[in-house]
Amino acid sequence: MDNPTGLAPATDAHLPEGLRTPFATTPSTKPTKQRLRPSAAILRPSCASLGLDLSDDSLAGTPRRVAKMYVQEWFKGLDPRNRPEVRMFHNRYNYHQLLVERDITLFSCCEHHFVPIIGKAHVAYLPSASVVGLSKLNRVVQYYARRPQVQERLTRQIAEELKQSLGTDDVAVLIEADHLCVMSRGVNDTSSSTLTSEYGGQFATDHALRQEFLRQIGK
Ligand SMILES: Nc1nc2c(ncn2[C@@H]2O[C@H](COP(=O)(O)OP(=O)(O)OP(=O)(O)O)[C@@H](O)[C@H]2O)c(=O)[nH]1
Ligand SMILES: [Zn+2]
Repeated sequence: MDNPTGLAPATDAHLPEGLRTPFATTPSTKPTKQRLRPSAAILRPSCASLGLDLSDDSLAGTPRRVAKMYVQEWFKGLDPRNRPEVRMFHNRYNYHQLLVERDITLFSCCEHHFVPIIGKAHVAYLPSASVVGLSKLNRVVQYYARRPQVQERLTRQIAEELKQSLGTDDVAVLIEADHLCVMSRGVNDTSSSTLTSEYGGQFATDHALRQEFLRQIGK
């Protein structure tokens, strides 16, 4: 469908089409207060249809609280203005071995059920002329996690962003996560978890390098 003002070009234009989060509208530039109003307005009848009394002092603020949580926290990665700037430093110390940042806290949200995905991301790369500021790896993970997601897309979006920002294909991403939609409803399985990975450049071709990455993250 023709979508000349679609959010995707603004938000995920740097990603290959299949990796873009499916957007239908442009990101709102209105102040947060005004952006909360329509979301809260939708949540109010949903609560009411469950038979809840929205005049109760505990429940009265719930639609607005949930709207605020979506816009300002859970889905802040839908706003391209929150895309982190990945700062690089000259690799004057000539560090060219594997760099692994493991156990990065990951909070995301299942796009099928709007319940949390909770887990850890492990990322690695082989530095060349530049090295990345470590916290930027966490920020990239957070930016893509804070959207409605499926784990496969999340994994590949992070890998693609790192490849572009770090200027190398030698990037590995592994995510292990628990899906509340599997744990708390449906099949109600609290013991299974989901692992996804993406290996670029030398990680795709060099078995020993991949094994070293897996060893360093305890796999
Ligand atoms: N591939 C993939 N599937 C996911 C992810 N998160 C949730 N799902 C699955 O998405 C599917 C949605 O299937 P549906 O049959 O439409 O939904 P449902 O009736 O609620 O499915 P059940 O969970 O089996 O009750 C479910 O099988 C979920 O487990 C994810 O990150 N990746
Ligand atoms: Zn789900």
